[in-house]
Order: sequence, then C-alpha cells, then structure tokens
Amino acid sequence: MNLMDRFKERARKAGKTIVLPEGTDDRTLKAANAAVKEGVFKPVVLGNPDKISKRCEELGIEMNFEVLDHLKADFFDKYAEFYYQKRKAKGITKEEAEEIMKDPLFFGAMMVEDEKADGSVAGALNTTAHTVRAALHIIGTKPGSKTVSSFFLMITQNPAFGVDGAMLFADCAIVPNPTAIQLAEIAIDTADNCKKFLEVEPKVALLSFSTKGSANHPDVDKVREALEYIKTRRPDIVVDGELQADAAIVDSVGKKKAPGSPVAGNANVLIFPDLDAGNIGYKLTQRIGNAAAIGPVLQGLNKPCNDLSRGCSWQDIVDTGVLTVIQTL
Ligand SMILES: CC(C)(COP(=O)(O)OP(=O)(O)OC[C@H]1O[C@@H](n2cnc3c(N)ncnc32)[C@H](O)[C@@H]1OP(=O)(O)O)[C@@H](O)C(=O)NCCC(=O)NCCS
Ligand SMILES: CC(=O)OP(=O)(O)O
Repeated sequence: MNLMDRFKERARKAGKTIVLPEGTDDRTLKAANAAVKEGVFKPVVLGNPDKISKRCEELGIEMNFEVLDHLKADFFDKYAEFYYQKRKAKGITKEEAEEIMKDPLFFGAMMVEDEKADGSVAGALNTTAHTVRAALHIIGTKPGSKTVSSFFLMITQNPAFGVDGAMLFADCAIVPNPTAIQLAEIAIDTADNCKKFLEVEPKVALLSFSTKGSANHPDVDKVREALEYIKTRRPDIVVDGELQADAAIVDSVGKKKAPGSPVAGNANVLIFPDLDAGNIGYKLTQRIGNAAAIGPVLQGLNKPCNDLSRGCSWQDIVDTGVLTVIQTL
C-alpha cells in the first residue's frame, strides 16, 4: 500500500468533517464527490445548493455531499458577531464584520473554530494570502507558537530520497523572509509533522547556498543562528545546517561536504531559508521532477485550516483533505 493509500485508510476510520468553502469551483465539487465515494471524509461545500446541483449535473457527477448556503445559515449572525468581537480592536465595524463573514473562506474558518467542521481546505480559487488571512484572523496560533507556516508533503519518484521518496519541504507558502527564530520554529513544527505523517524520526536539513562554512554571508549566518536556537529549544530533534541541497539529500555529496553530519545525505525534512527558495524549490520538484506536492498544509495554527495551490487538481483537493484529517488525529 502506498503512502497516500495508508493516509486514506486512517482517514476513513476517523470519519471527520471537512468544509470546502469554494463551491463555485468545479474541482472542489469533483473532490467532494470523490471524498464521499472513497469514504475518506464528510465534505460540507459552501454555496448555493440549486447552482451547485445544476453544475454537478453538467459535470456528470452526483451531488452526494452536503451543501450549506452560508449566507442563509442560522448561525451567520453569531459568526459575524464573533468576528466583530475578535477584530474590533483592529478597527473593524459590525457592518464590515458582516461583509467579511459573507466571504466563504472566513465562514469556513469560523465553522472550524465553532467545531462544526474538523478542518477546512480552500485555495483552489483564492490566493494563499487570502486563505491564510482567514485562518490567522479566526483560528489564530496554537498555544506556545508565534509562527504560522506550512509544509508540502512531496512524494518524489525516487525511493532513495526520504521515506520511499516522501519528504517534507518547508516553508514554501507563508513566511516571506523568516527571521532566524521564525526559521527555527518552521523547522521544529515541520520535524513534528514528519513524525506525525511519515511516522519516522525526522532528519532536518537547514538549507543554504553554503555547506558548513563554505561561504560567508548574513543569509548564511541566519541559518546558523536558527540551528543554534533549535538545538537549545529542542535537543531531541536531529538537525544540521547550513547544508546545500545536494549535501542534504545525496549520500556521497553529504559525506564529502559535511563529513560526520547526522543529517547530510539522508535528510527527510528540507527547510528552505526563505519563501523565494521554498516556493520555487517545491514547484520545480513538482513540475520537472514529477513529484506529487500535497499542501501547503498549515502548521502553527490552533486548528487545521489548509491551503491549496490554484494550479491544483481535484485529486490534490481530496489528498489535502485527507492530510487535514490526519492533522486532527
Ligand atoms: C500570510 C500573510 C498573508 C500574512 O499577511 P499580513 O499582512 O501580516 O496579514 P494580516 O495583517 O491580516 O495578519 C493578521 C495577523 O496575523 C499575524 N501574522 C501574520 N503572519 C503571521 C504568521 N506567519 N504567523 C503568525 N502570525 C502572523 C499578523 O501580525 C496579524 O496580527 P494582528 O491581527 O495581531 O495584527 C503574508 O505573510 C503573505 O502574503 N505571505 C505570502 C503568501 C504567498 O503569497 N505565498 C506564495 C504562494 S503560496
Ligand atoms: C502554494 C502556492 O504556490 O500557491 P499558488 O500556486 O496558488 O500561488
């Protein structure tokens, strides 16, 4: 059984509800239909039931999932009031709170906050910034965490990498220019998610254009500082840096450039130094390397609200929904 099938098996047993706010998107409707057929989660799609029913007919799929017209929901006013109370100190008025709650992404995040859904998945139509803002404003960070970031589960074609080809890449979607402490927090959360998702000991590489002093630059200093912070805060994590990508994942190069490193050559978690590197790196691995890229799965939030790339397929939406279920376990 491959990794995704194993996740699906776990998700089936969990019986969780996932809200899919983008009911005007065909891929979302196909994903909801498939999630029900596969029994991996119970989707609640936000939108107008008549329009969605008509669109499902046109697409040749059964509307076998729940549709919620959030604009007519009994709890709409309660959610608008919650948002107003939470954001009034930031200058939001009651009228603005009502307008914002009409946005299905904000309403979906509210359903997760209110435990009407176990998690949400959106971003097929909306940008990451918009999707993440809804989660930041409504769900917020988990206790003890200051940084919301994300990871991609990358399932590569080469079983020599990571765990049978599967690795975690972070952060590829959220924090544009992390400080050393933010970089460390991204690495710690991703290491914990490696344990949760891949069920192996994480080996975390802090990536750079330098390996162990081969170059000197303030950007390299930031990575070294992050390493020291992780070692102090979480001495249990197997981590090393700064490492170039080849030294991190190719055994022979790792041995040459970073002899004695506990990570070099066999990293299963790659931490990129900034969002330029992370976003470009995952998309090249996905498109040139033919890897499956599932996510971005958000981490550091108090409850699971996940994003998608606008370039996603309906299968990616199902897979991200499945990962969202795993997050709740
Ligand atoms: C994530 C992002 C939208 C946050 O932007 P922002 O302008 O800070 O958003 P807001 O001002 O609405 O932030 C809401 C709150 O969350 C906080 N916040 C912002 N980013 C945060 C993060 N990564 N972790 C924790 N809190 C964060 C803000 O400080 C703010 O706090 P406040 O309400 O107490 O003032 C922004 O960093 C971004 O656009 N990132 C890049 C996304 C992207 O385009 N990725 C590439 C494609 S995937
Ligand atoms: C994660 C990501 O890059 O999202 P998008 O492709 O929608 O910008």
